[in-house]
Amino acid sequence: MAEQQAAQPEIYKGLAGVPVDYTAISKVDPASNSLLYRGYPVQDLAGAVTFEEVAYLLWHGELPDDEQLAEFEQFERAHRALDHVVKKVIDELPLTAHPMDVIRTAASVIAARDPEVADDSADAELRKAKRLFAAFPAVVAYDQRRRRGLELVEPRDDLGYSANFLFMTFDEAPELEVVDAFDVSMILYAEHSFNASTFTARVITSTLSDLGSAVVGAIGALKGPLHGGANEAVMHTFAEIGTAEAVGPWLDAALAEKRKIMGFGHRVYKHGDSRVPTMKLALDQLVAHYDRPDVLDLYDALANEFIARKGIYPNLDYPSGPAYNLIGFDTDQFTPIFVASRVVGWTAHIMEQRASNALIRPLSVYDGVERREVPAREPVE
Ligand SMILES: CC(=O)SCCNC(=O)CCNC(=O)[C@H](O)C(C)(C)COP(=O)(O)OP(=O)(O)OC[C@H]1O[C@@H](n2cnc3c(N)ncnc32)[C@H](O)[C@@H]1OP(=O)(O)O
Ligand SMILES: O=C([O-])CC(=O)C(=O)O
Repeated sequence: MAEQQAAQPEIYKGLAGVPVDYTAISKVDPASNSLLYRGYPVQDLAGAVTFEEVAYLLWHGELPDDEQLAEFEQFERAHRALDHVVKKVIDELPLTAHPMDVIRTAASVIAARDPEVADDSADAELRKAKRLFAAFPAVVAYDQRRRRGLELVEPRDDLGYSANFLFMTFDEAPELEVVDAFDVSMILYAEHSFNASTFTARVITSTLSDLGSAVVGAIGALKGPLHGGANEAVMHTFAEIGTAEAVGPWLDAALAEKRKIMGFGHRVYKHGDSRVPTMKLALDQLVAHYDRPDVLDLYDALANEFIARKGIYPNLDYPSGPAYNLIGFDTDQFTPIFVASRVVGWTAHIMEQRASNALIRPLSVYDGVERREVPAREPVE
């Protein structure tokens, strides 16, 4: 009789809508479409402070004063060069390996070669986080260059983080407008509460594993097209559609095939991603700088048409994909750029998890075959 059967626990598929812990790092508020980093609205930080200052804020809880910033900048600039072993490992990886595989492997090597690898004190973990932060731009820049048959470019310590990132990639002093737009993208990508990759990092940390392992796992989670991989997928969509005029028929076919349109939709924001307006301004700046109004026409046509038909809004990956394309990055380097930024959020969460740890181990409800007997076998002669 139904009443006598034990009540089935409710399943929260994908943990949708389930709060699993507190965090003081960022507040995602879907009701007001807003995102706060340690209390500051992210759109107010973008353009007002540098990515380095935002990184410091996310790790330390406060913006740096002049002395703290100078000390951090000095540390970051001293750890920018590509380690020779990391370079050797990258050189051994086939070009068929996705750049996310390359940065995941590089992260593992960097972490294992960290001078404080055996020290898991909070201070050492923070320095490891800062060394990964400093090292990732060289990995992305070198990987893009080697795929184009170009030599490594050594970092310049007279440039800020974003200007140096672009310099190491393109071997020319970047223009201020481009640096500013890129810096804004790095600020916007840095942190977003318990997204899939950050949660992955927290799960790994919850077993008291090390920071390097948690970052490597997080990179794996970010790679998927439902998460960070969507910024690359947006460019593939743009290439498939071609021009603004082709959006209508393309969308008819895509929706008939029940395809997901990458760069749209979000688990938490259902009425638009808080970061999109700020990133769209940066994209506008790049479109004007490179004189590419066609990019904006296609961007607007697809966004307007998809919102009108499905009521699903763009997420941050939608404007950042074409922005990175205009700057000159190869499409498959877009998600590694996201890694270079999000390593800040991941490591802030790793340290927060450690400081107030509980092993993350949810329950499952078994729905396989009922208990049964192992079949008897004839004894083997
Ligand atoms: C930085 C970031 O990681 S932001 C996210 C980047 N990811 C993408 O852009 C990938 C495309 N988007 C998606 O796949 C989803 O919107 C996700 C994974 C981001 C969020 O997914 P969920 O919260 O699980 O929403 P869910 O997938 O249940 O969507 C609800 C409905 O909207 C539809 N939907 C959501 N996003 C899209 C989309 N981009 N294209 C087409 N349909 C969509 C779903 O098919 C579903 O329809 P149904 O109710 O008829 O089945
Ligand atoms: O929050 C999420 O689920 C995905 C996202 O936008 C991010 O990680 O920046």
